[in-house]
Amino acid sequence: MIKLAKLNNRPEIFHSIQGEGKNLGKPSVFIRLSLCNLYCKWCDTDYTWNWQGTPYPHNNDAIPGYQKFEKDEMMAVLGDEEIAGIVDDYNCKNLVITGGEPLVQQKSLISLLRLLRDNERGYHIEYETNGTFIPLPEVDALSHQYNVSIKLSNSGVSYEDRIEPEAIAWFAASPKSNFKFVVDTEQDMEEVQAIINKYNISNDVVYLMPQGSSVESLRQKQNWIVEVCKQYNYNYSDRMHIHIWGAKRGI
Ligand SMILES: Nc1nc2[nH]cc(C(=O)O)c2c(=O)[nH]1
Ligand code: SF4
Ligand SMILES: [Mg+2]
Repeated sequence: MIKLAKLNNRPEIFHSIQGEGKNLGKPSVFIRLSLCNLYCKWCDTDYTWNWQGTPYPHNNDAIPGYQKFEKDEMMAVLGDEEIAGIVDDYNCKNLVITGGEPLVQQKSLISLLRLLRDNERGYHIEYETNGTFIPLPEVDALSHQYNVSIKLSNSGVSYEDRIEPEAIAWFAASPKSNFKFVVDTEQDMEEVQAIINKYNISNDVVYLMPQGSSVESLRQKQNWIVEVCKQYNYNYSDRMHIHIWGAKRGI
């Protein structure tokens, strides 16, 4: 059984275009899992982890009436066949498994991945991951692409929690990985470059993406980020779904 985020009383599985990173613009079905091991203060899917009774501060705390989430209300628990059935109803072969942090539940994902990779189905499987868990061999064997977003200090997460050297080294050595850094200010580049250098990550698999959940906040940062991308041959990633639909869920 797998824990998914719940949207309008249904599991959050939706058909959209990949709005970020290497496959930006590609029609994709998103499977949003619940639970995360981190607690980024600007996380736009805080309903997957910011449970009542936990101490983590979040930018949304400033919104009048914002309350942490009731775990049971925000989670849908589904079996593999149910999930595969929903995914099959879309005419789309690219699957993005996201969250939360999808690899929190990686052991439970193995049987679902086997179903999805069945010859008849033949899905292409990519993950949005925070890079703190090494994929199990069974998971890796059934997966095509890791969009690894190692968190920087701008997330508010402690260094010990967000940086797992063995996991980063594993992803850096995998040809399936690309690295998407969420950047706020030019000061963030020191941390990005320290990670890239330490783990020998090639610039052409690096994506810099502005932090923000509104068109204005993305636009504010795009100019300096593009200049840094030109200077170092990193890739620029926008958040295309925000430009198209705004800060909504299930898009
Ligand atoms: N369209 C669209 N693209 C995305 N790329 C990564 C997403 C995520 O939330 O992980 C996401 C998302 O939520 N929507
Ligand atoms: S790692 Fe991702 S899902 Fe987890 S808190 Fe940070 S932004 Fe949110
Ligand atoms: Mg998102």
